[in-house]
Amino acid sequence: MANLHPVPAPLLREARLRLLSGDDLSLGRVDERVARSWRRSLAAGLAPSHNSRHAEHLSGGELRQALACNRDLINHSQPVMEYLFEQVRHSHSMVVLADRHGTLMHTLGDADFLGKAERVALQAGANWHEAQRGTNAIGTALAESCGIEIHGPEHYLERNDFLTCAASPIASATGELLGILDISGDQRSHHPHTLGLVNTAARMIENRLFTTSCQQQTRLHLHPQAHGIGTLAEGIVALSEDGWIMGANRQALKLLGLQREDIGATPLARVLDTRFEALLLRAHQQPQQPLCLHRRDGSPIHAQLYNPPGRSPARPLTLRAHPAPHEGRSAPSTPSEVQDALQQLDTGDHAWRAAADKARRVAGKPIPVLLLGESGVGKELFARALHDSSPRRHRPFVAINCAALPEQLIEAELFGYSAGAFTGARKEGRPGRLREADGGTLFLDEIGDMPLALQTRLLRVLQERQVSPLGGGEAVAVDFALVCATHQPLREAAEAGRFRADLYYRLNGLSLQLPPLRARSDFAALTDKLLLELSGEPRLHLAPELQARLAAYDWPGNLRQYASVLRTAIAMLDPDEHCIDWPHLGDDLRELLQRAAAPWAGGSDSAATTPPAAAVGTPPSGEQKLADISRAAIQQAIQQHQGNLSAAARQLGISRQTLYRRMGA
Ligand SMILES: Nc1ncnc2c1ncn2[C@@H]1O[C@H](COP(=O)(O)OP(=O)(O)OP(=O)(O)O)[C@@H](O)[C@H]1O
Repeated sequence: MANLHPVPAPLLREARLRLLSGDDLSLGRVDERVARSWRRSLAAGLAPSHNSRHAEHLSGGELRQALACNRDLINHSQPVMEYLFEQVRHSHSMVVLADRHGTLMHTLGDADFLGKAERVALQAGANWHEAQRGTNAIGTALAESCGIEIHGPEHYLERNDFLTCAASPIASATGELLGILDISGDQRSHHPHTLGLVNTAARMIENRLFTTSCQQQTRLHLHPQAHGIGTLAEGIVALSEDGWIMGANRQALKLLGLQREDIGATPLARVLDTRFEALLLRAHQQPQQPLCLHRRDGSPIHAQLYNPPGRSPARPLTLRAHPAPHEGRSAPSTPSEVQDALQQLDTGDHAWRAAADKARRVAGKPIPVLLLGESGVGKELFARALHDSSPRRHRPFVAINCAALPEQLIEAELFGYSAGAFTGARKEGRPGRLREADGGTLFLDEIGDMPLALQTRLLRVLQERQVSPLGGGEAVAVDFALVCATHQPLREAAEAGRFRADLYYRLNGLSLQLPPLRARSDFAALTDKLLLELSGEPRLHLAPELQARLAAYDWPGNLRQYASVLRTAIAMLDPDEHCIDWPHLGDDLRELLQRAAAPWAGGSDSAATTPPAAAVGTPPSGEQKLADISRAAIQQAIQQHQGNLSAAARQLGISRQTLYRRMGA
């Protein structure tokens, strides 16, 4: 019964009859799902007084065939059904399994009730689809795709009024409906917990089917609490080799905020704050322990990774732009393919991700993007990924560094020239890079360094959407997406008259600030990604103390500098070495790091565990005591997270920058 306050049986019977005579209004008090089902039953040509004599019932041969088709479902359901039957024995009830068409496959019941049930064809081979037998828990759970209880005269056919039935759908790992589990009984023995019991049993069957059907895939078992993993309440996802969610049970969908349609079209990194390669690596490093991850909203979730037998836990991966089409399911839709290039650069920093999320919204729209950020933060990589994420990705990406070209050449390089336009020009002229970018994306790096005269010409091109080559010649229409980048404060330059204000506003459809490396909160994940990309060796990692020092360094050259440091360190490793430590660094950087870390003398194990100023001697002032407690808590958190400062900061509820400041305090 779906209503909290059940409608009395006589009223239900009356409403059912009125529906037949075209009175829809009397359904007002009937549960919405039941009312919908009654209307469907009516539309199928059934009347409440119908005896369902003509309802489908499989012959012996047909039933054998149906049983063979549903072998996995039946095999996994049988033990659960037996357990369930133990719970309801002697309550004039039976446990029923139906396939996805509503045909009963298997029943277990009290002998005294089975006789009654047979009279209404609650037996293997009978079809209980709504179109055959009107509203009933099995048929209505199929139609509504949810667990439901149908009690007494909520059944559409009067002859089923003596029943009370609770049914729950069983779905596959990819979310397809496989069948229905049901408990049917005499309505006088109705129990309020029956639907809960059936729902729980259906989840047990789903999880058993999940682990069997996905045994060749990497699985991630999830729960908000570490101890919830392995229980019925856990979420399970199956992952492709490049980290796309190819299967998910109901709980996982709920925990990750996904819909059934997202299965096969969502990379794990879109819902969890980690890249797949980094996850494999961490799981390899602590195989027996659940990992603490974070969801997109920052809330923590515990996860245990299981690799299929025989697969190396963290083998190198060949990243594909999108997952292989999933069996029985169409290839992922274009939007997920399109988003992938930015996704692959996303290692979890919130500011970076916020910029990528905004950029995705303008990809493919005629809105120029202006990327701001210090040198080496990855502006060009971001621009390329944005292009690869847009509908223009099959057309050219043309990058021009305005600071690297001599002033006289930029003009020719950008706008092209006609034959004999100037001394040294090619005989046949040149179309210019703007025209090369036609249909694709033009990336103007260091736009702040563009000479004023050229700014005027560029502005004209952007306004008129056509290019006139140097030395005359016909103007040619161009169509490109424009992405510009600068490390200069361009607005100030425009205000000071060093940059044309009108061009600035034209370029600045959407400005995005990319964070410097020292402000990023994903240092550990970024390191894992860089190490994997630079070496192809998933076991490579940094010594925890070194990682903490590197994370605390302020990296004036940003990612370019850090990538170069790691590249050199990898080259210093012996063939069987996998841990990068102090000896693998250049002398200058080692000195810089040690000098920068000098105020934080917490490097040794004992210092890391002992509150430094629980000092002996003079009692500390209140302020001093607080500082000591704070420092001890920080050191303890860093140690707990094996040097991962981002994780330590998250645990303490402070930003990574605040953590650095406090470390130095
Ligand atoms: N997300 C990233 N993943 C891996 N490497 C990166 C990433 N971002 C940047 N890098 C590294 O940093 C280098 C510099 O990146 P990029 O040229 O995109 O930076 P930029 O901000 O455009 O620099 P500039 O302002 O000096 O032109 C890249 O060649 C690469 O080695």
